[in-house]
Amino acid sequence: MACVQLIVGTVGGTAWKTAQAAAVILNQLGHSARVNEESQPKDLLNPEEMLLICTSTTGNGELPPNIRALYSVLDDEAVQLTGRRYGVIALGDTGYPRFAHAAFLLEDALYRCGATRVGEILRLDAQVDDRPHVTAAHWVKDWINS
Ligand SMILES: Cc1cc2nc3c(=O)[nH]c(=O)nc-3n(C[C@H](O)[C@H](O)[C@H](O)COP(=O)(O)O)c2cc1C
Repeated sequence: MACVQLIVGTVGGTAWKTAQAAAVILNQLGHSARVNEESQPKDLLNPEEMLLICTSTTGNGELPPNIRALYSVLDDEAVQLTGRRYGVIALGDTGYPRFAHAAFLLEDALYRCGATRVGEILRLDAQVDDRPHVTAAHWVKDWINS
């Protein structure tokens, strides 16, 4: 059974609700999942824990403020994450020029730190999906077995 930390980047709470729904399913399946919406660099230290990034994009392709501290250490490649497995849930809106760009930035930084992505990125477009928490709850069942 897996240990999963869902790291949330959110402004209005949609990504948080989405992460909560995914965590409920993971825990129902017997895994150990926790949602972290106040992530700090030290939260990356447990090598046994899979990371599931669940972030929206704000501004003009920017990271939500609550995930910027974590991104900063990843972007600086100040942490070694070789062999660490992670997934990405990317919330955005194709009505904006930089769709889900915050998730792209995090994915790129995780890759540069040596982490390995598991499964495909789940992209949730607010233009077409008004229940991203439901979509994510279905998706995570396959993701955890990837
Ligand atoms: C002020 C503002 C700026 C946004 N900028 C972007 C953007 O640049 N790219 C994008 O894909 N979505 C953008 N979005 C859409 C949000 O990412 C999307 O609505 C998301 O579901 C919000 O999740 P949250 O409530 O967790 O923050 C923006 C939304 C707002 C309100």
